[in-house]
Amino acid sequence: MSEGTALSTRGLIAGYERDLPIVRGIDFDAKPGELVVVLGPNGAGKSTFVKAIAGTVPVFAGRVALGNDNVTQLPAHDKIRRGLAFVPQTENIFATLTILENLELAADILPRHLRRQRIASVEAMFPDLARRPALRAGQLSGGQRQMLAVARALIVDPKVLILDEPSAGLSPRIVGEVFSSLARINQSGVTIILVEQNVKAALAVAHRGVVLVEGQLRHEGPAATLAHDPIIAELYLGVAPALPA
Ligand SMILES: Nc1ncnc2c1ncn2[C@@H]1O[C@H](COP(=O)(O)OP(=O)(O)OP(=O)(O)O)[C@@H](O)[C@H]1O
Repeated sequence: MSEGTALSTRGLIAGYERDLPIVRGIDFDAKPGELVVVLGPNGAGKSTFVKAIAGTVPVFAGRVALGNDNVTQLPAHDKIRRGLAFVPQTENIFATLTILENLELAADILPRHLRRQRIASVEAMFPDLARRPALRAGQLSGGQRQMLAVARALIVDPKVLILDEPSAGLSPRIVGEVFSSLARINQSGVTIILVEQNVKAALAVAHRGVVLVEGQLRHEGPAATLAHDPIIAELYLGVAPALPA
């Protein structure tokens, strides 16, 4: 695939029924170290797009590359082993298990001799979680649960981390905390692809944004530019873009 991309898709067609694809031919690139936000109105296919990349929704045509490797048809767990981590929007932690058990289960995918060390390095990144290893995950607040889900994804030391609406249902202050953590993780070298409805907050931490509409990539640009782009207001608020004077 293209030189210098951490993750790319070409002509990606995916969905739940072969004759009614939801993702309809998406070419997408994330460069190493980038934080890219995937925007678009409800039902645009954002979740389906990232699930197809992660391997939890069938890909009917096109390709997904992790670096230069074609990973299109690999099962989700093989993608994780190769460094493509995914935090789904729901059911991303085990509420009845403790914080430590949640991390241990995520580490099961690694060779045995690496597990302790990876759990320790993730605990070092999330001191709030590390302080209470025996607490049941179900007792955590919404924001802390999201951070546990992110911590679980980071266990494999991924090159690329994909998150599907990590801010869903969180208060604005907690959204700020979650996004600051994502920015820190990104600064440590992890490429991040973030699906978000929380446009303003996401563009504030992203380098670049892409806009999906009806399963196609219709618009993209630097985050700072997109934040003021009338197309965003049009898509989300139904406001017609201002005509040039
Ligand atoms: N499991 C499923 N089976 C069949 N169709 C589905 C399934 N999940 C989603 N869809 C359909 O796929 C389309 C795109 O949904 P998707 O969740 O990917 O969009 P989205 O852009 O993430 O929307 P939202 O912002 O509302 O989460 C919708 O028409 C939805 O009904």
